[in-house]
Amino acid sequence: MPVDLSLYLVTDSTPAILKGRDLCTVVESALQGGVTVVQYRDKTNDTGVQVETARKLHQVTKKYNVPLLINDRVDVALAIGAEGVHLGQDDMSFIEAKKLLPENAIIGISTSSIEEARKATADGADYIGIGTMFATSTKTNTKSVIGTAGTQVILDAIKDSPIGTVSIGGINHSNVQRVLYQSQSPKKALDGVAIVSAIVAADDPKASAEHFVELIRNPPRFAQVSNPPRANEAEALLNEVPQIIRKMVEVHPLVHNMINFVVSNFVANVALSIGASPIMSPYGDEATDLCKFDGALLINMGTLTSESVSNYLKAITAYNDRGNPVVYDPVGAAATHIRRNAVTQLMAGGYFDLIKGNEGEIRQVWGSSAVQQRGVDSGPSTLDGNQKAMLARDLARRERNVVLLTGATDYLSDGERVIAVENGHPYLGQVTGTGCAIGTISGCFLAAHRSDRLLAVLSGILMYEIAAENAAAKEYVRGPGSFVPSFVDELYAIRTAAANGDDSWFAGRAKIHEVKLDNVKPTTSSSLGFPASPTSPIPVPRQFFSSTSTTRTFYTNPSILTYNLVTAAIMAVTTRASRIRKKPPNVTMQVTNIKPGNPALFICDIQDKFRNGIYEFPNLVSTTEKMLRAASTLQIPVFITTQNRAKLGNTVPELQQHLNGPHIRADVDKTLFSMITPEIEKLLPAPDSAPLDVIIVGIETHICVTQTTLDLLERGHRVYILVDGVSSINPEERGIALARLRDAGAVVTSSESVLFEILGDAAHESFRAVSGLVKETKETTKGALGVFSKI
Ligand SMILES: Cc1ncc(COP(=O)(O)OP(=O)(O)O)c(N)n1
Ligand SMILES: Cc1ncsc1CCOP(=O)(O)O
Repeated sequence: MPVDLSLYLVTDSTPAILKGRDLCTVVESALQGGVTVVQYRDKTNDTGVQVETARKLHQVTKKYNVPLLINDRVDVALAIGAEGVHLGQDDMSFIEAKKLLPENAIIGISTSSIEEARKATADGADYIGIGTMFATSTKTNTKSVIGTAGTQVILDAIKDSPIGTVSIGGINHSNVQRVLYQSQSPKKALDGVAIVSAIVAADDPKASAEHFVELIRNPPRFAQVSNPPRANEAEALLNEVPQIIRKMVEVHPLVHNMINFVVSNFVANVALSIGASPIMSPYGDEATDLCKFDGALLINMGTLTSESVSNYLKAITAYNDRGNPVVYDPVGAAATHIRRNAVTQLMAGGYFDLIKGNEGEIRQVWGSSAVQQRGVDSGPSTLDGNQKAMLARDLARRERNVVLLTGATDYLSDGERVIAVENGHPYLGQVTGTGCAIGTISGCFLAAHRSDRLLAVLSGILMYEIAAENAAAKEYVRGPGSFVPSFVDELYAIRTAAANGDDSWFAGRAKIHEVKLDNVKPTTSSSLGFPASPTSPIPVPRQFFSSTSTTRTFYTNPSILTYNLVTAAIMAVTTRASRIRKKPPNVTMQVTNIKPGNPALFICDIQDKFRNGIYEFPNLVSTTEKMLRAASTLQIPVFITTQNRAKLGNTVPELQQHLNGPHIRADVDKTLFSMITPEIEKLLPAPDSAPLDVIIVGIETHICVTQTTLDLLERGHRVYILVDGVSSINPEERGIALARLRDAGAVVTSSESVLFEILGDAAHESFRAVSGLVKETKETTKGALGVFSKI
């Protein structure tokens, strides 16, 4: 039976999402807003209640002539005569369900890999749910988060089948258009999106559904069609470059730089000299106003801090919503866990018109998706020219944007055309900021000329690199020091010439050629000498620098990156050292934002046998109880351990009543001191996924809590230790352990502080419930802080 999958509602009966409202009322409101399919998904109620609720829902969906599908339960679907079922990989098989259900029943199957999608297609499923698109707190036990890149690969693998496709996981109003746009493979697109919380938890489900319908009907404002290569593409482009430069000078675009502090001043001067208007603002909230100037945004993560990613995401959303260009320079993308995670979060969080980086950075960006097939996902440390060209092209194709891979030769591609640029001068490689400035310059040109992004970026690179050649040729330039002022002067000279309509500076200067890849077999991991691994997460190269030959110019020079990172490292060490020396009271140097999507609560060994030995045990238990109650309200995943339960007893009875529900992910007995046992490790997000914000309470601070924290930090997760929720037999151990863990990168904070950080906003749907809990427990909180805050 053909189904309209465009706006697929999946229900949820958990209190955090339903918020005390009647499910049928919520679903009816969503149907009025334009939902086209409803899936009844109930993980909490017993069979009897499920049958009764499904029957009521069916009355509602029939009124709107919309099919009702039942999640997991073929028996419930049969009992009420629903139009079909949705089955996961661990549920009844398609073949068995087909035997039991009526001939025309709709059967959908969850898939997260090419194999699963191909099997569901071959079996004859009506549609597949592809996911998980983005990490979501609605379902945390997902197999893998595959993003738009992974979805595109799956769509491509089943391109010849008419099977319906719908994406699920973390889809909301601000990303739905991007999901549909960037997931599209050349021959198959998604038929729709499946939504839980953005509709069911919305205050007005009808308005939410209407908004989705509107967004789904229209492409995102940043959508563009890549131009197919012309007969003599390089020459055709060159003919247009001078007029594009003139246009940029006339438009005088604003370029909003979220850039590393090492190069900020130089880059601002470069932008001024070419006739643009730079603003340096790392503050994400400011972007809502700044984007109204219709300039470009540059994200350069050279000196990343704990606050950077959330600020970048706010700014990217503002610019994406307005359709204004965003440039991403993933500086040092592969260097550390933190940077690799930042790449994953940013790639999942927004659209970039241009991604610009050296070979190592671009390879890391390529490898940031969980499911891959074509292109360079692993391989030797240095790619040859064709491989680089192909990497740039394949990433641009996948992301539907423009990619600039910098190196001895720059490769620029929009997924169709690939242009190699060989201008520039070795001095560029000797001056910090010259690589970063290319991102800013590109932003200026993208803001001024939107209809052909490749041409815009090419014009910027040529202006920049020819100015460098002119500057280096001056007889008074003796090295990088005297080169810098001369370079800024030459950029200004070209800008002045362009403003006066004088293009003579450009005649015969550009060294570019088109790279034709038609006859070269598409690069795959195996063609690079590595086994193809289309379904499992691909190991991404850890190398940081492009190791291209140094015989000619580096524009994104390894030494610049080294300098930036070394500087950042020195700054970090200096900051930390001075903090240890001065230790200002009540000042936390490390500022970290907990994202409501990622918190997890770890309860470490709060067992009966410790009751009499542990310092201030009752206060520890009261903090833990408060956190468990909040976790239930906010549906935060909870992981519990006990140490040698047979000998030391179970988790204390006071907490037992809070240890039920779908958010309780593990309750593991262990002998290891760390909570990161093999069982718990398996439940943690994959290394390439967004890290957890782990909140730890329990005992003993200096043993199990310490080892758990260090293990989590090592795996790239963020850790928040609640000062009012951890204790040891000897109280003095607490202070020593907490100081050590703070230095290791954990955040030492309090229960109340962390709860309000999770909420973030008094408008949060659970604000009233959580603030009510905080009020109710204010005396015990005071008691716990009274004894525990002196560390
Ligand atoms: C449309 C759609 N796609 C995927 C899912 C996930 O199903 P499953 O993997 O079985 O997980 P649960 O829903 O059972 O938690 C879905 N429900 N709907
Ligand atoms: C059921 C399911 N399967 C994969 S993610 C998911 C939940 C999606 O929920 P939301 O739309 O609230 O992110």
